[in-house]
Amino acid sequence: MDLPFPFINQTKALLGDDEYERLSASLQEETPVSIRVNETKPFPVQQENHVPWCSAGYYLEQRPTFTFDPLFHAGCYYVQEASSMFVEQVLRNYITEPVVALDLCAAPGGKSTHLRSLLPEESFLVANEVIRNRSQILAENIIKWGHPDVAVTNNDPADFSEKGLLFDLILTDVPCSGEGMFRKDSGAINEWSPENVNICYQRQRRIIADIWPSLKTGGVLIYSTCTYNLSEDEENIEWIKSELGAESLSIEVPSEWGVTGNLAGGQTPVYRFLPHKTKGEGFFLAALRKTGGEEVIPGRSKNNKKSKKEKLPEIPPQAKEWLLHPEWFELERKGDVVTACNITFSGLVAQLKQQMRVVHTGITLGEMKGKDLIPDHSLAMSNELNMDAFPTYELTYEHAIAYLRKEAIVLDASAPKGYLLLTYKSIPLGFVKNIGNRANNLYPQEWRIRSGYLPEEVRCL
Ligand SMILES: C[S@@+](CC[C@H](N)C(=O)[O-])C[C@H]1O[C@@H](n2cnc3c(N)ncnc32)[C@H](O)[C@@H]1O
Repeated sequence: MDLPFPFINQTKALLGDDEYERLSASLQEETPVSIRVNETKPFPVQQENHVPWCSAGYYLEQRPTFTFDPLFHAGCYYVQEASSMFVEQVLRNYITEPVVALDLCAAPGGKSTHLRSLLPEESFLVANEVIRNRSQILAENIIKWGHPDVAVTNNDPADFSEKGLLFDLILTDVPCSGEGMFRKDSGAINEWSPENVNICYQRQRRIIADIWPSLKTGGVLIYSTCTYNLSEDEENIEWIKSELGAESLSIEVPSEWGVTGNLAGGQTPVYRFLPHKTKGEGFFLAALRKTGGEEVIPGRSKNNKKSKKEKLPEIPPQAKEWLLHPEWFELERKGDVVTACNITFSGLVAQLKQQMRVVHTGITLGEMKGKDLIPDHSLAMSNELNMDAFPTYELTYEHAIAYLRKEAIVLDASAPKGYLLLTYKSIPLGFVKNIGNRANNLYPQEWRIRSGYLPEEVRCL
């Protein structure tokens, strides 16, 4: 691996020559593979080799062929680099009451799905991604994860304070120069330059300054990067503390985790993962509590009440029966699409829908076609799906892959006609409409497995 000279010099100055050599040697080793399981979709798999700082994180011996594992598509687990699972420690220590949280730089969704698993009950998560096509991937991963109390937005950081949105917790996993990704992604080496480090640290400050008014005073900011240098890490944390007004939050870390502290010589607690000391890629995190600076005045959604004369479009009564807790949800029909939103958060969701670019929120229950409501894939993936509302049909591995490729599949003659929920290892995979001689595949076209090839050896979890 040929690393740029300015990077070598900079990192030797940071770590010392000996430690730099150990870091450099570790970059020649294989990248560890790790997953985080979705504890709301339990599946039978032996889990050993725990990631020490993450209760649902596991190292795998071999890289499974994820694309050809139906349980991956069902949202049973997320393939996530182990070091970045350290976010969990901030939540366990500092977020114990219900919160409204924002993951500002969220795509593809590793930390958002993790946050969603960890937030106290009755919390809401806004997962935002500024780049439009990446926000679609984020929505796909959020939908597969199955928690209904999430909105996926596609906004610029400054939009949140402009619209008067306030959060108790903000995670900023900011775009960075990616020094910690050199082993995993050789493209990161080619993109690295001292000039890019400069551009990155300034962009990171702009992002934090833009979102700062949207953090409540007393609220928690988690700042993370996957890079080692001081400008994007410690120096930015000191800048946030002195310029914006924040105090550091410390996390107790057992020494055997091999986490490295502040390399700038200061007292501010920060947590750095170096691949020669921890089993994972390079990662940096600091947690702060807001003590000063501007706070927006919460905005309200404009009058959202429907006028009395307006006839509300009809929603078929069975739609509510598709949910496990229909009493928790408000149903809405917009055009032909019927969605469900947790009543507790309907004010916030209405405000988001009016003022932000919402890509997805709550549960999409289905789409009306004439008088028929066609169940949506978001419902199949949801933890709120009432499985008793649909006949289920268990697929073989080959059928599951054919379904995920969006091929037409033929079910047993005994399978009931109409909408069926397909399962694999008892986990919902999606819907079909069985018309007898074949079943119409309702899997989302844009999510289908595109590769026509099936590897000779398929390794599933
Ligand atoms: C490190 S990645 C996020 C990874 C994600 N948190 C996860 O765990 O899966 C940084 C994200 O910030 C987004 N981004 C790029 N420029 C940005 C900007 N100016 N403001 C906010 N986000 C930006 C990128 O598109 C990218 O998705």
